[in-house]
Amino acid sequence: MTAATVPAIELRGVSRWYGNVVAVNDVSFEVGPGITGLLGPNGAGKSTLLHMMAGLLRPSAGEVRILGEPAWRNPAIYRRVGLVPEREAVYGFLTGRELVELAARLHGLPDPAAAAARAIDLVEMGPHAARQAGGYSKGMKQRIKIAAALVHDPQVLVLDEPFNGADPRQRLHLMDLFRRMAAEGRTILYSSHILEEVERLADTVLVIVAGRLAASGDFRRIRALMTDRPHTFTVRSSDDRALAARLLAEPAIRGIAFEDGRLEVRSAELLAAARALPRAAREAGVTLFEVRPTDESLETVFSYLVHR
Ligand SMILES: Nc1ncnc2c1ncn2[C@@H]1O[C@H](COP(=O)(O)OP(=O)(O)OP(=O)(O)O)[C@@H](O)[C@H]1O
Repeated sequence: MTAATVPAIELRGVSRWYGNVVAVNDVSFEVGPGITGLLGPNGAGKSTLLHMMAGLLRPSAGEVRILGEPAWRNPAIYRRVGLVPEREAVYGFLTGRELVELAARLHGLPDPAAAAARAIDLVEMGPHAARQAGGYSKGMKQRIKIAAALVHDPQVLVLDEPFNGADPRQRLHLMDLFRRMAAEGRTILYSSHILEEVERLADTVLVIVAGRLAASGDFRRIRALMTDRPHTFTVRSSDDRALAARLLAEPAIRGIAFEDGRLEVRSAELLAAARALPRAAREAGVTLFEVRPTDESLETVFSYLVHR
């Protein structure tokens, strides 16, 4: 295999258990350069997967390879991969620059100050680098953690829930940063439990549910799998019965029920229902007050992918 054909990240039959808990169950996939989203509900096994990729956690079975080499107990790989952990691994009493320099020293880099300056520039934290990290905003802490993970110029960057706690402006800034890093040819894999965060950024997506790979590939295809499925909505309107009568004529509507005095509408798929509901309301002369998905917990959506 030539260097060009070796996947940046490769998992083969990887499982990881903690005592009786199976956190990751026989997962195989390959990830190449660009931005990939690792999507899954809380507790799905995302952090466990990312820690195995960074060589910090040993797979109980199977193998994790980074740039063609085993990730576990392989110092050569630690130099080529960077992990941005989810928790706040930031000493508040150190300045941003000191934190990044500390990471540079841990990597044994010949010129820690120069490496830190370069990484800090990349995340545009230069103007704040002399301040104590304890006073940083969430987004700034996130950026300084990314700088620390980038200080040794790794080819592969894995980030655990990088958008958690960031406000919309900080999110845009981080997304911009990831795009620039991907444009430099890096492989970026980030986890999220929020569909929209993955939709806006990732070219490719891996969906993990209860430790298993539920779907992978092009985001649009997976989004369609997630949305083109039966949906139930709870509706409140100025006249639920008149609306229900009109909805019966809509082909996309599969079922109507009155549960606890509320109108429940079942549709063949999300988009069709999104169009049918306002149309029926208009035609019936009814005002819609609220349309709420009844079964829209992320777990429900993700489980659909697994049990389909
Ligand atoms: N050190 C541990 N000891 C025991 N069980 C663990 C440990 N770490 C994780 N788990 C369990 O493994 C499963 C997967 O956890 P993991 O943190 O990898 O999921 P996650 O998708 O990252 O979730 P979250 O988004 O909530 O962080 C969960 O059931 C979790 O409780």
